[in-house]
Amino acid sequence: MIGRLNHVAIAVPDLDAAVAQYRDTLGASVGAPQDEPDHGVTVVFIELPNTKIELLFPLGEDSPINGFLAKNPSGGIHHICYEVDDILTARDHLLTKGARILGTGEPKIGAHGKPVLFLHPKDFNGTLIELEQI
Ligand SMILES: CC[C@@H](C(=O)O)C(=O)SCCNC(=O)CCNC(=O)[C@H](O)C(C)(C)COP(=O)(O)OP(=O)(O)OC[C@H]1O[C@@H](n2cnc3c(N)ncnc32)[C@H](O)[C@@H]1OP(=O)(O)O
Ligand SMILES: [Co+2]
Repeated sequence: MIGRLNHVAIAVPDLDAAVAQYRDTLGASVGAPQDEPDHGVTVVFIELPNTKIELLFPLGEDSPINGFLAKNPSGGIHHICYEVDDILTARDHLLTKGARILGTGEPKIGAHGKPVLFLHPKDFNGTLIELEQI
């Protein structure tokens, strides 16, 4: 059901410092910051030859990454995103397998303008999974 790895997201405590590090130290192709108020984050995408890195920084007091950064003040890998062809079929299959879909259970539009859903990390080996319909 899952396809390509779309991105690996890293929550960071200092977005400007992380951008400078990926651009100047690692020599990566770094995009512009994008506010995503529906998701409570500001994101910066880094294009790699085979996938993307999504730098995540909290946007607002209710950001879903505030708790993660409180527990991991230096930042850390926050989620991985797999592509799926049909997100509603994927969701319904996962529900039959007992997986928990986070939030309302309905897809939201993600940073690439495509529907996304999140799966509870406790159901997937301690890893928060995002599904993105391609
Ligand atoms: C920009 C849009 C989009 C895109 O297009 O790419 C994005 O990527 S948006 C990214 C941010 N959005 C989300 O993360 C939405 C989904 N997340 C959530 O609903 C919550 O963050 C959460 C996963 C339910 C966690 O909520 P929180 O309140 O922070 O923590 P809890 O106390 O409820 O956590 C329970 C349990 O899970 C552990 N945990 C939390 N976050 C992670 C994580 N990222 N990876 C692994 N494990 C995680 C947490 O430590 C708790 O464990 P215990 O302490 O053992 O109970
Ligand atoms: Co993401």
